[in-house]
Amino acid sequence: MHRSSYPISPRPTNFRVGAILLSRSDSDPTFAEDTILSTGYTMELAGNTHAEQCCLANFASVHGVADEDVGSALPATPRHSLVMYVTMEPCGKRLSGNTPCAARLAATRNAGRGIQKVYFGVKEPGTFVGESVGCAMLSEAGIEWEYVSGFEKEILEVAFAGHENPAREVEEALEGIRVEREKA
Ligand SMILES: Nc1nc(=O)c(N)c(NC[C@H](O)[C@H](O)[C@H](O)COP(=O)(O)O)[nH]1
Ligand SMILES: [Zn+2]
Repeated sequence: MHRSSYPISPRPTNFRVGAILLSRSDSDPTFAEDTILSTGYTMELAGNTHAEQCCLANFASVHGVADEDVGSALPATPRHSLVMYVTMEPCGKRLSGNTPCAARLAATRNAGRGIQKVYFGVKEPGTFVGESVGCAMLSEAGIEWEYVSGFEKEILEVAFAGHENPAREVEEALEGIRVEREKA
């Protein structure tokens, strides 16, 4: 029951992001036993959709539940965790006013079930909403998060692809990351 997905060119009003949802054994240090549960990318599904939103919506539609009930369809396998990797920090606010992804991820948490950890490769640049609050929202929902460094340039080149001057925005964002690092 996959909803129609259609290739759409990148736009200047959001970022191009990718997400993947895994079930991970708690006793597998090499992550070799990871099971892919779903994937999603910005604008994959009709409407003004985000990568994490599509990843969850794809899982919901394959399991025949409404998007908002995806938490009930997620597996609760003993000694396994549900982990999402997203190229960019899940949004905590969206200029469109649509439900932010951090809120969607938080909504999967119920009685100890749901998504336990999110990894991402860049914090959200300040382009649209300034200081990002996605991580704070994840922490508040009891979802761990971790920044995986080293892929910033590749991630930002994809994220800014539909913008007016992607090269300049990538450079500015990388400079911002360098400044933050020096401050730390
Ligand atoms: N993590 C993440 N995944 C995405 O797929 C995506 N597009 C964004 N983008 C965050 C950015 O803050 C919003 O795209 C703007 O705030 C505009 O909001 P809309 O996207 O129009 O709701 N962030
Ligand atoms: Zn989002």
